Amino acid sequence: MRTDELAIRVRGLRRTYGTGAQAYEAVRGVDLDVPAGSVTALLGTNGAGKTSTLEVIEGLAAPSGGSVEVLGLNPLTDRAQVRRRTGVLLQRSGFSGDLTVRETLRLWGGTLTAPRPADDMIDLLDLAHRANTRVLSLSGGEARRLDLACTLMGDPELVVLDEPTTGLDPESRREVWNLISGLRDAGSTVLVTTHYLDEAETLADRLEIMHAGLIVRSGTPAQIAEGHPSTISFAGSLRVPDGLAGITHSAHEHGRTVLQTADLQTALAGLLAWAGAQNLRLEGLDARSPSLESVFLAIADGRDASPKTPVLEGSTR
Ligand SMILES: Nc1ncnc2c1ncn2[C@@H]1O[C@H](COP(=O)(O)OP(=O)(O)OP(=O)(O)O)[C@@H](O)[C@H]1O
Repeated sequence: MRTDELAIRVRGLRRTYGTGAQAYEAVRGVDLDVPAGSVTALLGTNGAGKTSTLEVIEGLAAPSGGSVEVLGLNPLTDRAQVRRRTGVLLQRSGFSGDLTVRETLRLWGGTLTAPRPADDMIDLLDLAHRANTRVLSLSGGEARRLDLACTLMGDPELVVLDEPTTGLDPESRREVWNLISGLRDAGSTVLVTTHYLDEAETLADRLEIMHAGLIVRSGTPAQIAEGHPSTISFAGSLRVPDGLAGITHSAHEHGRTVLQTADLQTALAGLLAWAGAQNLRLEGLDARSPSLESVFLAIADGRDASPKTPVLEGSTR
């Protein structure tokens, strides 16, 4: 597959639960492109509709409206073909607690056309010391790594991961990140949902942010953060002169002074000169470029939640 192709193409997707007066539209017209060979992160506030969208992409549910193409196929009607080329990690797995890690992988491998050997997957996911342990005795992180081992066992060209690192400790999270980057480097396409913004920022080529059933932002992490203010903060409550060096907003939060600016370098230089002239020491000084977190919080609390024209660079939409 050429990298300028789309591995997933969603248009006008709708998904309604229930009927009549009880009907609830969880997905309200989603357009989503996942370029082949990319890592795309689908982010969203709680209940935004991420899982409802993924389930249609995974061929597990029919859309109420709109269309979904996965690897150029219909995930529902061409399910057998799509499944052969796709690895899916659901939010919750349903393996038997009685089987060991190795038995689970062998059993799962039996459902795949060309599985990698169970022991290769055990090594890849760092489960060798648990290979003969029953699934019910695994820690949450080990169980998640076993789920991932099953997802990747068929060497899929498209991988769909629903919250792969939820419940993992920081070290295991980093290992999963490395694994996901490795998949992209090997030419696979990854669509991942996550609640960790740092994860999305680090891993993803493209972000799609959902809110209330719609995609409200699309683009690279830098494109999405662009135009949002940078932040400078330090310990204590100081009154910084109004308008100093392009500082547009000043507040005191949790024992710190928090300043915002559109031009971080100028504001920081001006602030340091001002503090130096008065012999003030700014303890715990911290300066940050616009972050995904500030964009996300603005969407989540409704300050900036309306859909913006998506950034379509590199897209064939
Ligand atoms: N089977 C169902 N019946 C009725 N409503 C449902 C059903 N499944 C999900 N919903 C509702 O649809 C909305 C979207 O849910 P969904 O699980 O897709 O969101 P999400 O973005 O994955 O959320 P989270 O991040 O919390 O997992 C929520 O309001 C949820 O309560």
